[in-house]
Amino acid sequence: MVTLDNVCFQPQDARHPPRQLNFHCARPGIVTILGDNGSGKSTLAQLLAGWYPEFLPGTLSGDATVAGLRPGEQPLIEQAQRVQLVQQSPWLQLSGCTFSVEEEIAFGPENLCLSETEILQRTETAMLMTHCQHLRHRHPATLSGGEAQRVVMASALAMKPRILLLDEAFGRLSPQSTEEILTRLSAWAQAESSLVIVFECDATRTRHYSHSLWRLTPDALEAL
Ligand SMILES: Nc1ncnc2c1ncn2[C@@H]1O[C@H](COP(=O)(O)OP(=O)(O)OP(=O)(O)O)[C@@H](O)[C@H]1O
Repeated sequence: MVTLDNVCFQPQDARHPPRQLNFHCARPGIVTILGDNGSGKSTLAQLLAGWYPEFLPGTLSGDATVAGLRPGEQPLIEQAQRVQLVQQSPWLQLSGCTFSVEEEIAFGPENLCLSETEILQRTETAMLMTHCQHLRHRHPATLSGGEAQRVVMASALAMKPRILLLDEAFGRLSPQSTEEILTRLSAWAQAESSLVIVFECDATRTRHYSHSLWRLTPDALEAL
């Protein structure tokens, strides 16, 4: 599902000397990539999410494949069904054009022109997985940070991505909520043959759920 062979990405605002990344993952489930603050986790997550070069300018070399696509070869909008990224701040990701949580989660599937039944089913399943059912009639702007984080995760899941990237996406959730969601994500990834890549500073919360752990260092991406 994700292959990085000698991949070197230098963003326009590069803060580190170039490094080559090698990473292979074809197995469904959860993988955790660890890294200190400023180590480049978000940049790597955005690269895998297809932001390069439109929203992530820089230079890319080596051989990268993400859900069958090479970064930079297709517009971001066409990758939405394959790869979804949930970022640290949910406020950056709410659409700002819906009036309820339910509408917010259905927004992506509606843009895929799916049938109403399919949209409803995806919305319900995503709400169930992220424990958002009780929020369905709330206006997204009134949500707490943790509630907004769950809604953004639900919106990503409703797109049924092959690869779900979670960039420090549990920061606003309690340890118990984090465990509940990781348990459901793990089962979802197996059932859908999908890959969840979790980017975190430490492995405390995700180690138990991950089939492999990696660390982003100044020189490489190392398997732990
Ligand atoms: N491969 C790279 N080569 C050079 N500079 C990089 C690379 N990746 C990221 N950077 C730069 O390093 C800085 C930090 O990157 P980024 O925000 O991705 O780190 P992070 O690990 O997500 O940090 P935090 O945990 O604090 O959110 C940014 O200015 C980014 O442009």
